[in-house]
Amino acid sequence: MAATAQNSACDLILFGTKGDLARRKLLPAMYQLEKANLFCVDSRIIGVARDELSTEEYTELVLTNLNKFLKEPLDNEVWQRLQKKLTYVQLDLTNEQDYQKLADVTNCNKRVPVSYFATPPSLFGAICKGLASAGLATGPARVVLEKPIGHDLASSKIINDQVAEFYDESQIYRIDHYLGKETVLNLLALRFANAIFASNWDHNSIDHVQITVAEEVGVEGRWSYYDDAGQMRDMVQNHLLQVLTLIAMEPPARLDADSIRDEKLKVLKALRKIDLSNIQEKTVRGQYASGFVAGKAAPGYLEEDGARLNSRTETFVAIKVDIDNWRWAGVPFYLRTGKRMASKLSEVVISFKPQPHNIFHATYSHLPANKLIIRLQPDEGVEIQVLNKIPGLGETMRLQESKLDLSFDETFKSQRIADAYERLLLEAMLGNQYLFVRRDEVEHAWRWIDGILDAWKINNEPPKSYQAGSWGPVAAISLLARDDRNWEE
Ligand SMILES: NC(=O)C1=CN([C@@H]2O[C@H](COP(=O)(O)OP(=O)(O)OC[C@H]3O[C@@H](n4cnc5c(N)ncnc54)[C@H](OP(=O)(O)O)[C@@H]3O)[C@@H](O)[C@H]2O)C=CC1
Ligand SMILES: O=C1O[C@H](COP(=O)(O)O)[C@@H](O)[C@H](O)[C@H]1O
Repeated sequence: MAATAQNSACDLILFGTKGDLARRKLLPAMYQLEKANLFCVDSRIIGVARDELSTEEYTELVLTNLNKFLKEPLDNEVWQRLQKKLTYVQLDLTNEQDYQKLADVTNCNKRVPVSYFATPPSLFGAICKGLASAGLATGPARVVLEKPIGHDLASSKIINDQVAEFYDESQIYRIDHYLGKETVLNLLALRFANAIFASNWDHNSIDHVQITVAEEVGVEGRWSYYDDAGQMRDMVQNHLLQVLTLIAMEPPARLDADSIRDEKLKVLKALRKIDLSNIQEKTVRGQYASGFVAGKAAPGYLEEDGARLNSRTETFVAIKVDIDNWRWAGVPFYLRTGKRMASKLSEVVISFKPQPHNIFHATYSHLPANKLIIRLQPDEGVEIQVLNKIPGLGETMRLQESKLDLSFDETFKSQRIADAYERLLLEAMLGNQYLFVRRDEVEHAWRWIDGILDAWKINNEPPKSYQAGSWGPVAAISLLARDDRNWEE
């Protein structure tokens, strides 16, 4: 989507501006938007937290955080422009009267209020109420909600209802930062701009799909949040299911928010239920023990800072997902995600079916399948594995598996790959909802996830242990081995 500095001016109100997400991701994203001249000159950034700070002190704090978290040296000229946009407001989010302070520093006639909730979701209702009381919920006003929306279907409904009391769905932007990733967006381009894939994208051509989101990091000081959530709520309910829907959905009629979200929703509705009857066969949950990640000793989950003894929270999940519709009948989608795994790697592997007849049987009893590998991060790119003849004379035709490899780094050398939060902040300020998740998507995802969480609870089995720095518990290998398949390593 083309964007310019003439985008409509916004009062970007950043709740939780001193928190981890704001410091590590949101402030650097704002800096990059300023650098790219994508932040309208008349826009303002209003940082909100509980501490008494002057705008000067807040500005110093932002500078300190940018110096710490930017992945490049700070450009002073960009900083001078950005700092002019900053204002700080001290506010207790649970005190409705306090929100009047926001009415004093915003200007709805000149700028669209865009409120970003980088706070615990339990505060979303109170923030909406406060914003409405300050007159910041009407007209084009927007709210951007961080994930997770709730802990299960029931609690997500409560939060969504609280927000809906003050904001229409067209004003609500639910973040799933995976939708802002360049390579995740590229799934749309790959699938719908290339006839070669469009006509081979179903059970006739595809054998199975693997989605891996492996992280090297552990809980990163977020123990209390994470222990309550676990990898299922933290990663599968949102990021992995969103990637799955983009791979599995029918072609949307248009590239607009509701056309895309309607198709994603149909996939979520078609996910085969996992419950007590098939939980053992379809899922694996694990928890990391100590080990070595990238050559460094790593503690086990129960030895992390702030850990609670005997926690059974899962840090690894693998699931065999079936999609009960015409396109995907008989094509399993294998998902796996975990913390403290062997390396940071997010990728989608589409394994195609073998040829129906093998004319090379004299030398090859079995021809390896073609694969389309979409590397989401790091080393973003797309790779196709094909078989080629090895050049040379002789009676037998010798084959070799080779790659058609499109590395984003190589191909788009001069293009910097923007962080997901840069794109999402920009799209929220532009008023484009297509990269944000609609309420019914969130709730259908929870409905399906709740089935698994409930079955795990009733089953009451401890998570399977895996060594930090490995690819997860052995049971995850068995999940595929039972179907005569392997994880792509
Ligand atoms: N951190 C991450 O990597 C990710 C976080 N998220 C989500 O983003 C949100 C924020 O996460 P994170 O930054 O890690 O959390 P933090 O705990 O680091 O920050 C939360 C912020 O909320 C503010 N806050 C809490 N209660 C109040 C209150 N009563 N009044 C005013 N401010 C309050 C805190 O303000 P104060 O500074 O005044 O205490 C704090 O700055 C959560 O929903 C999380 O799930 C999503 C994806 C990744
Ligand atoms: O939302 C979250 O995502 C990160 C992983 O994001 P990535 O962009 O680095 O792949 C995860 O570490 C965190 O626990 C989770 O809350």
